[in-house]
Amino acid sequence: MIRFVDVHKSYRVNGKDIPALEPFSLEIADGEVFGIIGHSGAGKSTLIRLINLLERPSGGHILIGDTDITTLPDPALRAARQRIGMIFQHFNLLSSQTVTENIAFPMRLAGDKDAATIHKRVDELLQRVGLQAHANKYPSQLSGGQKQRVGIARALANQPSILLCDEATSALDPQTTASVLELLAEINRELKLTIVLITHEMDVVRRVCDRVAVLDAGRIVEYGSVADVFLHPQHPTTRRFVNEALPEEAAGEHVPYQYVPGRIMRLSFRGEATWSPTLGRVTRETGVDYNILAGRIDRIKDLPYGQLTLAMQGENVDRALQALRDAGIEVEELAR
Ligand SMILES: Nc1ncnc2c1ncn2[C@@H]1O[C@H](COP(=O)(O)OP(=O)(O)OP(=O)(O)O)[C@@H](O)[C@H]1O
Repeated sequence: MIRFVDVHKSYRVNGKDIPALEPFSLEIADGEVFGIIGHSGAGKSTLIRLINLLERPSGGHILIGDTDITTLPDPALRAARQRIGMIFQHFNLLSSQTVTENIAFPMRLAGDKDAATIHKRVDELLQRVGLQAHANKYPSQLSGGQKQRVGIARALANQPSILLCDEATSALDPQTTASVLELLAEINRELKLTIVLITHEMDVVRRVCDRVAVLDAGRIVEYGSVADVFLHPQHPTTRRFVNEALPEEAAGEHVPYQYVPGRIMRLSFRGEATWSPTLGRVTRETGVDYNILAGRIDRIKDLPYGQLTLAMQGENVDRALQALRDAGIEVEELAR
């Protein structure tokens, strides 16, 4: 578990302390993929860099397991850092070293001297990230996606228990982003390590994260399971992020609700409920008419979900809504 307890962070600029993170407490569970989303300057990089103390907090404590890393003496901190891998938006590879040398670098830094051990480990890592054929190339001979795979292999070299991802897919095209996110999900599943990633894209959060915190101007304004935050965003910043991740028609933002007859409802289906014909059954049984105004079916990580915006009319709308709730469908009234 990573625990932030009453942590805050200011930067000293021209003799003045400028707050970057207001006091916050947060727990990240072992083995989860935790997303931190926010606009530029919100404090994401500061927050993620507190976890390996690349930035020191101005106050509060950061615990990894039972160890308060803010009080560790230097040698112990160096050892703790080796258990935390990090990948970066611009990959930060050594351009004069081959893929193999880049991946071996942290092992040598940690004091591994046995060439056979290093060779074996590099081979395993190349296989894990799918770069066996590129072992002797230099970073300039690789695509962005391949460079990030080298970054991931290098971050895993010392068998960390935590992987920090600083905007790891922001420099990549959508297809490459998808494949790198799939690799991160696989690493999380198979190696059971905790992943903390920062991003400004809700779609990245939706695809791989279990939980998410939304940062706005140095404050955590919302956090929870990705399904809850994505399907029922509360804070205006979160709503903007969610809507940016959706095609306009799916968000239903374009519908002039005041001109549509009936009660405007948003239904959210999660998991199995996504595939069952409950809406048809309930409206038939209650004699309620409905008109679909917007809708989508997708996945939040491994969870299928659907969201429909409907105009519902008829005497028994309340009864129909209750029957939908009884069937496990979440119902919100947007306008009437
Ligand atoms: N080394 C520093 N010295 C002074 N101010 C800093 C420093 N690093 C960050 N800041 C300030 O702290 C605030 C948060 O910055 P941070 O880089 O954590 O945000 P971010 O959400 O990661 O932004 P981006 O997405 O643009 O990287 C900003 O106002 C930034 O200007």
